[in-house]
Amino acid sequence: MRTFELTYPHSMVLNELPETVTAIGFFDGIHKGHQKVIQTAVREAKERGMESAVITFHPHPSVVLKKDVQHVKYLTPIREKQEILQKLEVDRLYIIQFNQELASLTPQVFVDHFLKGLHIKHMVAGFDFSYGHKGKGNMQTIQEHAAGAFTVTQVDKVVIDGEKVSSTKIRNLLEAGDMDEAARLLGRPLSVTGFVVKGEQRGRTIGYPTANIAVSDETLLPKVGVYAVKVLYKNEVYEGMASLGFKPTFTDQLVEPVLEVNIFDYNNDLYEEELRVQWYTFIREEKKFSGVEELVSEIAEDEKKVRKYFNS
Ligand SMILES: Cc1cc2nc3c(=O)[nH]c(=O)nc-3n(C[C@H](O)[C@H](O)[C@H](O)COP(=O)(O)O)c2cc1C
Ligand SMILES: Nc1ncnc2c1ncn2[C@@H]1O[C@H](COP(=O)(O)OP(=O)(O)O)[C@@H](O)[C@H]1O
Repeated sequence: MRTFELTYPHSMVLNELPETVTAIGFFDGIHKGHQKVIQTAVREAKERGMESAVITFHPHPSVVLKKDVQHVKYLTPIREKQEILQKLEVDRLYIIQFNQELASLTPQVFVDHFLKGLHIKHMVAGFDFSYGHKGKGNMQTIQEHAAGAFTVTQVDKVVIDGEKVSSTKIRNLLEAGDMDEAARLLGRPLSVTGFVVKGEQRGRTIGYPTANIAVSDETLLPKVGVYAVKVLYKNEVYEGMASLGFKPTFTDQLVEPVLEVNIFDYNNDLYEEELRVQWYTFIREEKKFSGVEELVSEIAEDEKKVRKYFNS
């Protein structure tokens, strides 16, 4: 998959671009609903013998449109998005920079510049996709704005257990620590990636070394607590337990929660290595223990629970 970052106006030359079938949307999380849109485009592209593409936006429109939002955290920061789209066999990814200027384009200019202008022959989007100034363009107006330059497929909402699959729903599940349900809606466990950094070197002294993972501040994390996780490292998958929290037993100085993983049946240096953590299930809330011994015996219990979870 090739990635292209575009601003308005872009300088792509129409007759140098392949004709594509393109899925368009913000697609945070690339959940089951998003997957249906993207897979529809990929399938259609194969049938037509064209390249498939995804158009997405960065940053999230709320950063630009709402005065109080400085920063948004994502279920899938750009890199995760790229990896998932690659696996879905998307050929081209166009990332359009979302800024004031983009937000003020009329629907017609948006369509002309970014859809016709990128050589799209068929567009696929969800039923609630909107575009152009104040989101005035939508799936009812798109044919008219396309004016025959491309055709359109509208994908209906995906419903699981009677509820619409949405990024908002998944965000709420993370906030509640419900990673099992989040995984059902995502079609895969949520994962985060980061490099191992030094902590206080205390873990090894209490029998539970923990790789402290520096996660980008764009990554949305679940609620604080202890979780069963899998760790992907150099193409191997390990089971383990994660602590996401403030380590109240030892300090009251942390302003952001720290992500640490104890990898089962593993003993090696991991500093500066890149790990991916897949969240499986919530085990318990973080606690402030009266001492190291109490903490360690609780962690031993956590280990039993996590091992049992993965063995059943
Ligand atoms: C499974 C697990 C559960 C944990 N639970 C708690 C907890 O409830 N409260 C707490 O203060 N720290 C908890 N911790 C974090 C430990 O305090 C931390 O791993 C230890 O102090 C080592 O820190 P270091 O990596 O900076 O050396 C937990 C760690 C693990 C691996
Ligand atoms: N099973 C394991 N799980 C996690 N880290 C391990 C494991 N075995 C060895 N390590 C190494 O030990 C380090 C964690 O030890 P710890 O004493 O907790 O130090 P720190 O406070 O720097 O995280 C990890 O970063 C990694 O390099």
